[in-house]
Amino acid sequence: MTEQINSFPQVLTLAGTDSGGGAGIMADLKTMQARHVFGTAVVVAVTAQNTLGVQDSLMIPQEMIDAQCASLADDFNIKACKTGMLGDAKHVHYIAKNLQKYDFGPLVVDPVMVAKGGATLLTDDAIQTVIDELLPLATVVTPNLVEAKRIVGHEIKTADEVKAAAKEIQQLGVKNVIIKGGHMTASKQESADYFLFADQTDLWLSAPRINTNRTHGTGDTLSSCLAAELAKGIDMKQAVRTAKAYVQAAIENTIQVGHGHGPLNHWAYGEEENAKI
Ligand SMILES: Nc1ncnc2c1ncn2[C@@H]1O[C@H](COP(=O)(O)OP(=O)(O)O)[C@@H](O)[C@H]1O
Ligand SMILES: Cc1ncc(COP(=O)(O)O)c(N)n1
Repeated sequence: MTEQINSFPQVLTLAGTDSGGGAGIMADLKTMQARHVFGTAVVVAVTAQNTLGVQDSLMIPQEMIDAQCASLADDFNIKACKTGMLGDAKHVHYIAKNLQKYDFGPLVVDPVMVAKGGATLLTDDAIQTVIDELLPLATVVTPNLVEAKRIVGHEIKTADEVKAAAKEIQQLGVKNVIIKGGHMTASKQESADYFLFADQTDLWLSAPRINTNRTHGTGDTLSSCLAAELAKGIDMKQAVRTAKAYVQAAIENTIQVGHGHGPLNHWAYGEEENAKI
C-alpha cells in the first residue's frame, strides 16, 4: 500500500530560474511535464532574463537551498535529478553536499557556464569545484562543446578530439558522458552529439541542423528529458535517444515568442512518437 503511495515518477531540477520561461528551471519543468513525470525544483539562482539576455541575477542563500532539499527529501520519492545553473563555487559545493546527503536517484549534471546571450552563469573558479565535487557524483554529464573544452582545459576541434575529450571527462569519475553538438557549427547540415557510455560503448546521434536562433534552453531541455526518462526506469541508451528526439522536435516546430534567442516548443514531441533517431 505505502509503495503505491508516492510511486509516480518524480524528478528534481536544482538550477536557476529564467523569468522568460525558455531556459533553466522553467524549461526543465515544461520538459518534465511533457514527458509525464512530476517535476520538482530547488531554486539555486533567480535570473531576470528574456530572449534578449540576462538582465540581473540573485544567488539563493545556503540555508534556503538546504531547506528546499530537506523539504523534498521529507515528502517526495525523487527517482532522478539534474543540475543546471549553479552560479559560483560556493553554490556548487552546497548542491554537492545536499546530493551526498539525500538519495535523489541518478544525477544528470548539465555544467551550464554561459547563456546563449553571453551572460556568465558559472564563475571561472567554480569549474574546478564542479570537477572535484559534482562530477564524481554524476551518472551522466552533458557539456556542450565550449563547456567540454573548459573541463578538459584544451581545444577540441575534430570528431576524434571530441571522442578523446569524452574519455578524459569520464576519467574524472563520471559514468556516462555526452558532448553536445549544438556549438559544433562546422557542419551546417547536422547537429551531432557524442555519447560515451559506462560500458565503454559509444554513439554519435545526429539530427538535421535547424537554421534558427530559437535555441534558448536546448541544453536544459535535453538534460531534463534525460532525467525524466531515467526516473521512469528507462535505460541510459534508450533515454539518450528519446532526449535527442525530444529536443529536435522542440527546435524544429518553432514558436514565435520574444525578439531574440527564442524558446523551444516543449509540447512538439508527439505523445504517440517513440524515439526515432
Ligand atoms: N540548430 C540546431 N539544430 C538541431 N539541433 C540543435 C541545434 N542547436 C542545438 N541542437 C541540439 O540541442 C541539444 C543541446 O545542444 P547545445 O545547444 O550544444 O547545448 P547548450 O544549450 O548547452 O549550449 C543537442 O542535442 C544539440 O545537438
Ligand atoms: C537560468 C538559466 N539556466 C540555463 C541557461 C542556459 O540556457 P541557454 O544556453 O540556452 O541560454 C540560461 N540561459 N538560464
